[in-house]
Amino acid sequence: MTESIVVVGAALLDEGRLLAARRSAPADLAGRWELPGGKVEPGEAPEAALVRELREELGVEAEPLERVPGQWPLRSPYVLRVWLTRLLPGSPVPEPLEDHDELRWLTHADLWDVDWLPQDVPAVRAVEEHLRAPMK
Ligand SMILES: Nc1nc2c([nH]c(=O)n2[C@H]2C[C@H](O)[C@@H](COP(=O)(O)OP(=O)(O)OP(=O)(O)O)O2)c(=O)[nH]1
Repeated sequence: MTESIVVVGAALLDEGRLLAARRSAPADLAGRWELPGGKVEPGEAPEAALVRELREELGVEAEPLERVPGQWPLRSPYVLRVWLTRLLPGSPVPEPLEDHDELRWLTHADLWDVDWLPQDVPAVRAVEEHLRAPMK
């Protein structure tokens, strides 16, 4: 059996909203929305990989807060693990520097308005409760 390789995804939260990123490549994933992040490198801690990927892809300084329980299979041998993450004070605002062509901050109300990668849907569902509940 092949060992799985962890892809870390950030549930980047700010003021009760979640950052979604639209992939620009490869062709089979382009146009669909995901949690920013990427592959953990050999010997690298997952939280360090997350900080590195967010710096490279979005130009932000971020801090993983806690892991969202569970992991979700991607194309073999990859599995997705997700961390609730916040921007550090003074961080630049996220920009789609690499891998993405659009970013959106989603509220609880519009969380499902974007076309998430199908394999991300259960992960996004697990993050949903951390978004600010709609005003009654
Ligand atoms: N980052 C990220 N990747 C995802 C998600 N869902 C999903 O299927 N993937 C896939 C896309 C890629 O095949 C793989 C992660 O690769 P990546 O391209 O983001 O990672 P990376 O920057 O480390 O990649 P590389 O170009 O250095 O190989 O996982 C997701 O929510 N976030």
